[in-house]
Amino acid sequence: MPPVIEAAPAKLNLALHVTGRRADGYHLLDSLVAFAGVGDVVTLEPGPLSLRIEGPFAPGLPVGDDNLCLRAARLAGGKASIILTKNLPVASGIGGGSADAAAVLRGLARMGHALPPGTERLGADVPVCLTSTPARMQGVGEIVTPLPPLPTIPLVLVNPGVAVPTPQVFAAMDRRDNPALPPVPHLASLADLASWLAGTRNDLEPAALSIAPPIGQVLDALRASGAAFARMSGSGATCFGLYDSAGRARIAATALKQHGWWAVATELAPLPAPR
Ligand SMILES: C[C@](O)(CO)[C@H](O)COP(=O)(O)OP(=O)(O)OC[C@H]1O[C@@H](n2ccc(N)nc2=O)[C@H](O)[C@@H]1O
Ligand SMILES: Nc1ncnc2c1ncn2[C@@H]1O[C@H](COP(=O)(O)OP(=O)(O)OP(=O)(O)O)[C@@H](O)[C@H]1O
Repeated sequence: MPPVIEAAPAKLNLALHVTGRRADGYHLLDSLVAFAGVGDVVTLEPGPLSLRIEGPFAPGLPVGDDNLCLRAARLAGGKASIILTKNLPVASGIGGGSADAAAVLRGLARMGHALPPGTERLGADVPVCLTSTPARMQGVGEIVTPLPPLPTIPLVLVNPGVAVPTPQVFAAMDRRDNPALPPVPHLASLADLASWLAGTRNDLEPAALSIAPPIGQVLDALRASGAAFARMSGSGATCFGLYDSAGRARIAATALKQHGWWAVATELAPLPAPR
């Protein structure tokens, strides 16, 4: 059997409202989630459970038992040797760990292992990453409502290289009972999306900014580079900008890298790659 290769696309919270808090301390979310044309890659082969990590962000990500690739494989009862190509910065608000776990589960499903229940226990974003298509995400991530396809829009992702631990960002929030997302209309163009997003928020952005001020510089630089819309994703520190042309996005990414930041030009909601 040839190796099973699964893409683990970066997750973007285009809008992220925090609407309450459960008794166990977890926060209730209401988020428009979409996926990008960049991500990690997971390669699986039948064999004893093992993990090797390569790629630009491999240094700094331990291969230990608590790596989400191994936790996902154990949850599915799958035996596989796994190679993770880590292209996304770690702990950066674009769901790398959840995307990897979901890719392992998809890969194991292709090798005959049933999808296990309770995947949200691996990480709040695992359920939405399983399909990696646009969705509204509610609850603490376990309620996923698929949305019609979004237009393919030029996108730049930027991370200033500061780690912002998710629990710290939730803890730094002022208000935890914010209004839900407005209804999501049919979004057929960049103009539609930018104007709908203008009426929404990332409720974690002010808290993350207070912990990591460079996020503010990234947002300013994205707007100055011609982004039609810019915002932080998840609990940060990665921010995204939406552009009206692929050329403008590429030029912006090149300029943003001059700050010493990780910056990549890609697409929002890319057309699926042929398998
Ligand atoms: C903020 C988001 O990126 C939005 O997509 C995700 O909800 C975070 O997902 P994640 O990184 O997979 O987070 P988890 O590993 O599940 O949780 C990390 C920590 O963040 C806090 N946390 C997380 C999710 C949530 N809905 N409420 C929380 O308060 C909790 O302290 C939790 O222990
Ligand atoms: N395969 C993995 N990739 C990335 N992080 C992992 C992985 N396995 C375990 N982790 C741990 O999970 C933590 C969160 O990493 P991740 O990249 O998923 O965060 P994130 O991008 O902030 O996610 P989110 O957008 O869901 O908040 C890291 O601190 C890391 O040590």
